[in-house]
Amino acid sequence: MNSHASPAVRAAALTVVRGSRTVLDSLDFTVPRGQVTGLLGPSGSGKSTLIRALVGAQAKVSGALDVLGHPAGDPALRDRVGYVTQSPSVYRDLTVSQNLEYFATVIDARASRATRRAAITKALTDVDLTDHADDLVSRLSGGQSSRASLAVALLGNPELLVLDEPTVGLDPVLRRDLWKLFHRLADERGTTLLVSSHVMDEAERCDRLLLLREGRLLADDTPDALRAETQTKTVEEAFLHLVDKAATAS
Ligand SMILES: Nc1ncnc2c1ncn2[C@@H]1O[C@H](COP(=O)(O)OP(=O)(O)OP(=O)(O)O)[C@@H](O)[C@H]1O
Repeated sequence: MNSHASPAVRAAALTVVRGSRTVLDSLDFTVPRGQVTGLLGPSGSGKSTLIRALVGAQAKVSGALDVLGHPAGDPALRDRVGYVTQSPSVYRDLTVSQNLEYFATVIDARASRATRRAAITKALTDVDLTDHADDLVSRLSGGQSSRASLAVALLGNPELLVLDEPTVGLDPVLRRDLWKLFHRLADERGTTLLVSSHVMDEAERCDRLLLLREGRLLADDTPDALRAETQTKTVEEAFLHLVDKAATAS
């Protein structure tokens, strides 16, 4: 990781209005390159909205939001940012391999068949779905379908991978394996990952954290620094401490 590189994401006074509500309220933060940053917050705190803004899929965004040196949603980012939505985004009536074949063609129609096959084999290995390559997605478990979506996002070897609650509904072993994969991608390929979750124990697995509550940023720090600053033992306790502190201040 090059710690001197400009951040992968830079937000200044980022605000999003949905309906009549201000769902993200003047957020300032950066996401460093080559690390796993967790976007943590309770249900409804604005995580998906922030992710949608990052990938250019959210209306009524104001303030500045730069991604890999371009305004969020810029066409130049299309091949550089991988996005995995909360619900699996693969075709249920195709096999895992057929999905990957299809998306590999969409990503680069001019690539040779051998190049595409190599990318597909690597993505299947990354998410540990090689044994299910020929299964129809409709026959996969929830966790396997999520991993199939992740494999699609990995195909283009994105510089920034944005994952919206990728571990929801997974058993503890699969969750642990996915977090290992996230760190491997960051350490070995220098990929920047932004991973949202509402499960606070997952926060402990991140290099850095953005703690969100009711559209406001409560903290932007490492888990160690957060625990030290709040004199707590877990990030969950730190989060609660910060919630109480914010309530007292307002
Ligand atoms: N289409 C919409 N119109 C108006 N408000 C909306 C709309 N979609 C979401 N919201 C509101 O925006 C807020 C943030 O929603 P968001 O989906 O970003 O939260 P989240 O942290 O991702 O939640 P979860 O963990 O449950 O997915 C919520 O209060 C929600 O009610």
